[in-house]
Amino acid sequence: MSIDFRNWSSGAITTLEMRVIDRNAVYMGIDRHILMENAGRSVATVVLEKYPSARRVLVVAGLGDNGGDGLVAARYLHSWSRDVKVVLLGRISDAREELVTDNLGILKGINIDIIEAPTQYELLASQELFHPWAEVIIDAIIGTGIRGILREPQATAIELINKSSAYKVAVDIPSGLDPDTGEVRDIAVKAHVTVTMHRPKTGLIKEGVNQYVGELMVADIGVPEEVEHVVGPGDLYYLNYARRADSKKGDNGRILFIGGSREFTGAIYLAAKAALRTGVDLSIVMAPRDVARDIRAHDPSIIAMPLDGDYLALNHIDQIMEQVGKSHVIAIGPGLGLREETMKAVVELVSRAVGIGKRVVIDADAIKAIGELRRQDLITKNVVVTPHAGEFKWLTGVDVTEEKPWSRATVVRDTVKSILRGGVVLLKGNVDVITDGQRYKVNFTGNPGMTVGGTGDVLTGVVSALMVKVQDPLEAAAIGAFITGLAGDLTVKELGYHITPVDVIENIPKVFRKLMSVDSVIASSIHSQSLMLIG
Ligand SMILES: NC(=O)C1=CN([C@@H]2O[C@H](COP(=O)(O)OP(=O)(O)OC[C@H]3O[C@@H](n4cnc5c(N)ncnc54)[C@H](O)[C@@H]3O)[C@@H](O)[C@H]2O)[C@H](O)CC1
Ligand SMILES: [K+]
Repeated sequence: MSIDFRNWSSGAITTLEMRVIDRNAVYMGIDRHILMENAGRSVATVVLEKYPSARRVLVVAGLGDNGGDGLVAARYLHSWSRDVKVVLLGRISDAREELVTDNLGILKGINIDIIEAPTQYELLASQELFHPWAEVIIDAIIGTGIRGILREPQATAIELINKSSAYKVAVDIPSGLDPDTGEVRDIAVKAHVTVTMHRPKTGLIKEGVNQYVGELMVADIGVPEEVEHVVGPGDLYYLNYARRADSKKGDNGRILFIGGSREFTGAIYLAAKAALRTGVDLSIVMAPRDVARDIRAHDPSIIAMPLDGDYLALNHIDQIMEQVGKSHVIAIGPGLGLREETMKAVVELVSRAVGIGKRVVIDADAIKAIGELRRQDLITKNVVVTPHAGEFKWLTGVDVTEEKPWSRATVVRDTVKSILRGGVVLLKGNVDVITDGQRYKVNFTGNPGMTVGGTGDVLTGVVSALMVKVQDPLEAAAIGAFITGLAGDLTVKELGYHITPVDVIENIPKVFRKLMSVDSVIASSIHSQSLMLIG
């Protein structure tokens, strides 16, 4: 196996997962020109390996990045003394993608024929290049960017490729095949070999696709495995922002926050407020009477419902369960205190909420209750727990002392795997680890200014809000850690180490606006902190 290609047995991913990895690679400082250069070179390497005696190579290139890969391959094969021609399915002036225009510019400067074929007729005028001229044809028409039914001249180009007796190499995906499902709605290139980038795509290993894919080779394009585990702007691709025009109050998120006690009134409020600022319709707090009264007096945007007495107790359960049934997500813990009866009530509430399929976020004193009463079994697939190191020890008995983020992440993953049943743990720290015992992600945003009390409650609110719209609880927790850390970074940038959790909450909308406006993520190494991203 040459260094460029990977032995792979499984690990196939969807194109969405690939887009997330792609964007986070840029976030970690890997420029997309590097990825395309490596992709194209890998394709050229396969041509030489599979057909070393070939002299005449035809590259059929679309105007997207798949075409860009083909243009890079053309350049390398030209440098390796092959006679290369490029049929471009469009005009050079139509190219929009920066990576494509850059590579077209290079080819225009060297001695390579580029035949512009924006229409079926201009394409047919060059059909003898497909046969009998070409000994090898590189299919760089369409890759993961296929949308809808095949248009011209791509459809005719695919037909000409399939009619040719040349050796066919598909770039990333045989054009015309659905990269996620393996479906061929119209026609697709029947390649001898497919060189796919970074990881196999799910559509390439489906039953019956072999006639199109041929031999599958996975090219290493320079994306280290850590990129799959870092939380970055790419993870926001899992967040569905869309709101239906006919939405009514509550449709876009109704979260129930259970917390507070005679001693602690602020924590549960901060969590509820942070959820509103993250973007839900209703944050409802159920708390002991005085806490509810204070929240109502302080902030009318939060609905605060009183519970008799000064602490959460078992006799509150039926009243709370009425609200649980109406809520998308239940968040429990901040400020509850550790009285015996409160802990029993926590366990009972979590058990019932999980029992009726609700998504639950467990934080702070509720974590201690779960640990103290040995009910880790409640942390199942719809549950996210957000401990700091001390609470993690309550929950698992393990003291995570490993400092280096990547080895710490695998220690935490393995600990969670051995103790919990599929729930998600977000272990807060200067570097957060998010894991379900199988997968893990590492979040680098945030800064020492966030040691101020209350930022953990903010995180609980942000994660709870994201649990409404992000389908995968692990990604909801990961994005929550990322956003909360970015909001903290922005706030420290504005105020220095003088921040309060309310300042962080008020900056959450700015972080979302910034992330949504950053078209091509500014490549910023993790170590130059995420402030670059805020810009
Ligand atoms: N990290 C990576 O995965 C990298 C992947 N690379 C390559 O980039 C492509 C994806 O590029 P993208 O620009 O998103 O789209 P495509 O080029 O695949 O397709 C768009 C191209 O195709 C035309 N098109 C789309 N649908 C149709 C249709 N139904 N009929 C006709 N034509 C269609 C569209 O007009 C565009 O011209 C990926 O596959 C990799 O090859 C990069 O190399 C970098 C890293
Ligand atoms: K292709």
